[in-house]
Amino acid sequence: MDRNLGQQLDALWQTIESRRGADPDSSYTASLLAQGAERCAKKFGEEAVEAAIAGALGNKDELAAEAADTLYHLFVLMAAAGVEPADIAAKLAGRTSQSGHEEKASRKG
Ligand SMILES: N=c1c2ncn([C@@H]3O[C@H](COP(=O)(O)OP(=O)(O)OP(=O)(O)O)[C@@H](O)[C@H]3O)c2ncn1[C@@H]1O[C@H](COP(=O)(O)O)[C@@H](O)[C@H]1O
Repeated sequence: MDRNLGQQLDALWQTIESRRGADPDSSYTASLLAQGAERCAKKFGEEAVEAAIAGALGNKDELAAEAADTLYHLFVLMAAAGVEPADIAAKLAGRTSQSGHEEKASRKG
């Protein structure tokens, strides 16, 4: 993992949070947040599908670009829905002691 990616994601989250209540005409983030979580979720879904298609077709450059779009839109959705990066970190931390198969089985109850 590129060490800079964590710092870039942190800065991106701060930027998105700073756009709350900003002018939607000058900030794309503000325009999305003003439209609510449902609109943000739709944009996230679109970008995720575009990333999936790029990955399935083996287009590395396109996948990298769509992954960046997807991460941005995931963060906007999180901001709209009231979920913070720390909430994701807590979920990930809780999974480090078990395999992916075990984690999946534990979700089935
Ligand atoms: N990382 C991003 C980022 N990634 C993607 N996008 C935008 O997400 C949109 C998605 O692409 P689409 O083709 O779906 O766009 P579209 O059809 O114009 O969008 P819709 O009309 O459907 O909403 C594009 O307008 C991209 O510019 C982003 N917009 C902003 N950021 C970051 O957020 C910061 C703040 O941006 P503003 O809020 O605009 O100041 C920027 O400096 C960037 O760091």
